[in-house]
Amino acid sequence: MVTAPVVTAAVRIGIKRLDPAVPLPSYAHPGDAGADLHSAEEFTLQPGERKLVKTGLAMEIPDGYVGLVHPRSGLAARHGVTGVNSPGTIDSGYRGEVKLNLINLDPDHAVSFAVGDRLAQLVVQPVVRAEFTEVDQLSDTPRGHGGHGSTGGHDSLG
Ligand SMILES: O=c1ccn([C@H]2C[C@H](O)[C@@H](COP(=O)(O)OP(=O)(O)OP(=O)(O)O)O2)c(=O)[nH]1
Ligand SMILES: [Mg+2]
Repeated sequence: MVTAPVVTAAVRIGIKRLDPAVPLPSYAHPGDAGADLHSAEEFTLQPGERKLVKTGLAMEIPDGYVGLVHPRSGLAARHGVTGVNSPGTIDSGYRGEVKLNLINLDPDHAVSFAVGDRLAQLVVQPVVRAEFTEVDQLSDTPRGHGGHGSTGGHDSLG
């Protein structure tokens, strides 16, 4: 049986434009998880260089949600440019300018950007607040203390 897709209502996020030259975040296609964030600066990243880049935007993410700043795969694949602190966390209470902590991982080539270039994407998600409670004992599980490759993997590395 074919069922109609569930359409989730959009979460309203107020945006304050600090720079009129920069567009609001926008989804390139219906169904995209990330809304593109644009550069408010013209700049060049030398090989290995990183920079905190202005987006020209401040925003009001509703309580109970978070904005996660993800890299764009095209920039990473074509130029080796990605986020240093990926994904960046935009807290709901943050009212400052959203900035992008970018790095050029290409060992040989510099890359230049213009105002308005799409540099990263904002994924908005609900968040659950934890109540951290100290206990004497943790429950047993099949995984137990196994981690950091305990299930194997990387066959070529043995
Ligand atoms: O890529 C990012 C990551 C963070 N922020 C802003 C929004 C976020 O709410 C705030 C704090 O981020 P985070 O908690 O990751 O940084 P911190 O080093 O823990 O700083 P703080 O002590 O201010 O929490 O900085 C950005 O603009 N871009
Ligand atoms: Mg913090």
